[in-house]
Amino acid sequence: SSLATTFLDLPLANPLMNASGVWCSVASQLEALLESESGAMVTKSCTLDPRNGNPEPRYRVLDGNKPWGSINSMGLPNEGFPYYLRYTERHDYETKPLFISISGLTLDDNLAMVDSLKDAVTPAILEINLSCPNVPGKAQLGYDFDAMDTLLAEVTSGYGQRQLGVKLPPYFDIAHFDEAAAILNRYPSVAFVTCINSIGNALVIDINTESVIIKPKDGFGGLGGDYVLPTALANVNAFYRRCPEKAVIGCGGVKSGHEAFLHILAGATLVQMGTALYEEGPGIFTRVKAELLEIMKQKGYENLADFHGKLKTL
Ligand SMILES: CC(C)(C)CCc1c(C(=O)O)[nH]c(=O)[nH]c1=O
Repeated sequence: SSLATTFLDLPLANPLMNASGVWCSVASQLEALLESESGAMVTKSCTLDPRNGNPEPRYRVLDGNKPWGSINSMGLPNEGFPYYLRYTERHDYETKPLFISISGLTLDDNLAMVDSLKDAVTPAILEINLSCPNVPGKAQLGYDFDAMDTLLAEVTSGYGQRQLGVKLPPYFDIAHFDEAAAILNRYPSVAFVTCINSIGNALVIDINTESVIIKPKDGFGGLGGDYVLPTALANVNAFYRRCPEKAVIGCGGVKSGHEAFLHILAGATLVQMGTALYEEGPGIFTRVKAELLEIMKQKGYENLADFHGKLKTL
């Protein structure tokens, strides 16, 4: 069996990569991802200027009893767009594809970053984070369909119809899957969607301290890990069914070959890991690769195409 695949006509040794935001904020982390057995890698969503992000504790792993996961309210800490643009210029694309994630604080900031990238000669793949903040008091872009439409219209024309993708927040209503997909399908140059970002504004409470466990936003933060797997699978499959011309990247609740297999069965071409990578480090790619291969062998699948998107219904 083989894990080899292609994405936007680029060859990948395997479908596994990091989720934006995890192990990808500074050069040392990016170099560790390059050295790892991931098939691809993505940078931390960046803003035009560097940001320190929120006060700590801003990330906590939810260990102890089952199920397992994380909560975060990092606040977009990053080195600023020029840092990641420079990294795209020195990345070794023969080793593996690189995605660059942007999350501008304003539409103009997003357009400025897109404008710099459009002339870039590197094959870095742009993933726009639609959980990026909108006008304060309004819902995030991914939940403000008019603003999302406007952003995509401006960005796709600004990017000269070059292929790009979007990182989507989770949706929980069929009408929202329909509406979001209808907008995305109007932009053929949006070649992929990454589902899902963390489930927003969860609240974890510690019974011993009778307190929240992260400092920012009164403890409200994005949820990752086991808790989000069924929602992640639903979003992957919903957009796989609705956007036949686009590729879907699965993200959410992947910590072993088992969940990676489920995401691919649901329609994911590539699979990202966040929480599990944060806790285990880049060695996780070696483990999950072996686990996925073993599952494929047990089931008699030669390659990913043998089961990609082949989820059965009853
Ligand atoms: C939530 C935002 C800060 C607006 C975007 C960056 C981001 C963060 C973050 O930097 O807090 N955490 C996530 O789990 N997903 C994200 O997309």
